[in-house]
Amino acid sequence: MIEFDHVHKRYPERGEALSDISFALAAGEMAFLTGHSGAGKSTLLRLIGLLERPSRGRVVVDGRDLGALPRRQIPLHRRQVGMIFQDHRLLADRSVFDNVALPLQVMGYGHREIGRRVRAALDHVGLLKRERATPVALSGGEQQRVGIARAVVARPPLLLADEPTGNLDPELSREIFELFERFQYVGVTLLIATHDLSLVARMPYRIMTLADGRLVNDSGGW
Ligand SMILES: Nc1ncnc2c1ncn2[C@@H]1O[C@H](COP(=O)(O)OP(=O)(O)OP(=O)(O)O)[C@@H](O)[C@H]1O
Repeated sequence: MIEFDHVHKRYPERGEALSDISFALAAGEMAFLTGHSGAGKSTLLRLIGLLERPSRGRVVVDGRDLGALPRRQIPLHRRQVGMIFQDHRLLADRSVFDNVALPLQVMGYGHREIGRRVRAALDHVGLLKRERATPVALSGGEQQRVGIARAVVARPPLLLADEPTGNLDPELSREIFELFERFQYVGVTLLIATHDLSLVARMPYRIMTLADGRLVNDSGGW
């Protein structure tokens, strides 16, 4: 599902944020990406979502060589990659329903189909009863689950999460990771950047570690 082939990312004002990264992630696999602050985790995820482009090397996602992707196909690529952020980036003045519906509205889905899919996504994350609430009325863990529902509502085959539990206590973090596991059971590929080493070390998944922009460790899971 994801292939990095000798990928470098250089920011003019900073130098190399990623150096010579090569790895492959199979379809249906779930893996964690760890490393110190500034190690390059977000940059790596942004390359997959085509929010950035590599300075050198090749990134292939679901058979698409992103460097060779025609500009008009970029929106289609982004739709196939669900992204989850630490700060969840919800619209504060819209209801939970509207926040989750947003990607489908952008894609031009009809009213009924949107209703059906949004409720299915909210049901998945256990928030069906809160569809009318605004994000401020929700706890941090619930807000993150709305962010996850929004990321999965268009059923992307690939989910990327950047510090999804950064603001949550261990119990809520565990719930979020269990939710990710359920998506993996139904065939979604997941790559999750996290500092939560104590939690992920207890789970049977591959852990890739970045240090100063290099992939220094890649354990294959249990
Ligand atoms: N748009 C940018 N312009 C210049 N430098 C950047 C940019 N984005 C990231 N960097 C730099 O690249 C390096 C890697 O940053 P990145 O955000 O990928 O690390 P990270 O591992 O996600 O860190 P954190 O855990 O703190 O989010 C850092 O030194 C950062 O300052």
